Amino acid sequence: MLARKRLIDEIGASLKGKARKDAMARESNEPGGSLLFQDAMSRLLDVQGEDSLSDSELKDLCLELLFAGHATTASAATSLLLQLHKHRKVLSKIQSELEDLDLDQDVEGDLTMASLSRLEYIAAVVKEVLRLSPPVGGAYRTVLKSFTLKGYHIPAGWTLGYSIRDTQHMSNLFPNVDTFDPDRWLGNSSSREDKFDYLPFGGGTRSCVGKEFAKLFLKVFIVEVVRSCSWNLINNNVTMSYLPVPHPVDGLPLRFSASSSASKDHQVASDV
Ligand code: HEM
Repeated sequence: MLARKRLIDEIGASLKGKARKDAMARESNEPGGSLLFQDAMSRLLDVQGEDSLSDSELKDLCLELLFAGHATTASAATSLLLQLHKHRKVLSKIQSELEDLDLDQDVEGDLTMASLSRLEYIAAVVKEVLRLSPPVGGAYRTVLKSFTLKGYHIPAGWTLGYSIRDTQHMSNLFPNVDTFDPDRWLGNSSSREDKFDYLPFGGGTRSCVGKEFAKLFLKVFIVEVVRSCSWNLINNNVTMSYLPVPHPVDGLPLRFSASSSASKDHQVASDV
């Protein structure tokens, strides 16, 4: 609770600064002074009329977006780097797909919705990472109407948890369930997604609103990182922690080498 309060205070201070900056930008006549590119915070601050948000609603929404949008995609991106480091064959297949589609060089403007939609193998890699290391382990629902499931009576008013991680790790729809195998998603895989055996983004009307954006982001992340550099782990013994999202305990320090021979190595740690 203390951490939440600190975050809420930080967000409150950022919102104040942001509101001041946005107001100045609006008044400014200088080029670039207009709000052509708005981030999520500016958008929320901009809501007018009867839908406008109170201070505490604004803070809560920012906090939700921070966890729902940032921690999840950062966790998936970290798991991707780890899996691609471990599975060099998968990495080679990604490189081949990029070469086949002329996307292996960093050419400005070549990543469009059309070119990204042709990356079937990379889409399968994203699906498999979200199956094996789902950023959100599970979610909750309130029971609106009593029901009986396999002999157990579940009364209205109860809170039920469903486990995304256990479901995806136990389903008999996935042979060799613990193996990282993107190929399992090639061909006709939609039938498996229709069932509730694969649900990294939850299910029903309250499933993830950022789902399509997250999948797109992870595809672009793979393309950009694979075509511009290679990477190695600095610590080989990776211990995972699963709360609040899966992340390596040591932050996964990596050494990146740019594909161009002229560039130097860069050492970074992921910030999940
Ligand atoms: C790999 C990335 C992501 C994963 C795995 C993920 C997963 C999930 C899951 C499992 C839920 C709960 C669904 C349920 O209750 O059944 C959820 C909800 C939500 N997600 Fe995501 N998410 C991701 C990225 C994002 C992004 C990028 C955004 C925003 C830009 C976002 C915004 C939200 C919001 C606002 C909710 C609450 C929806 C509601 O309660 O109606 N998520 N997400």
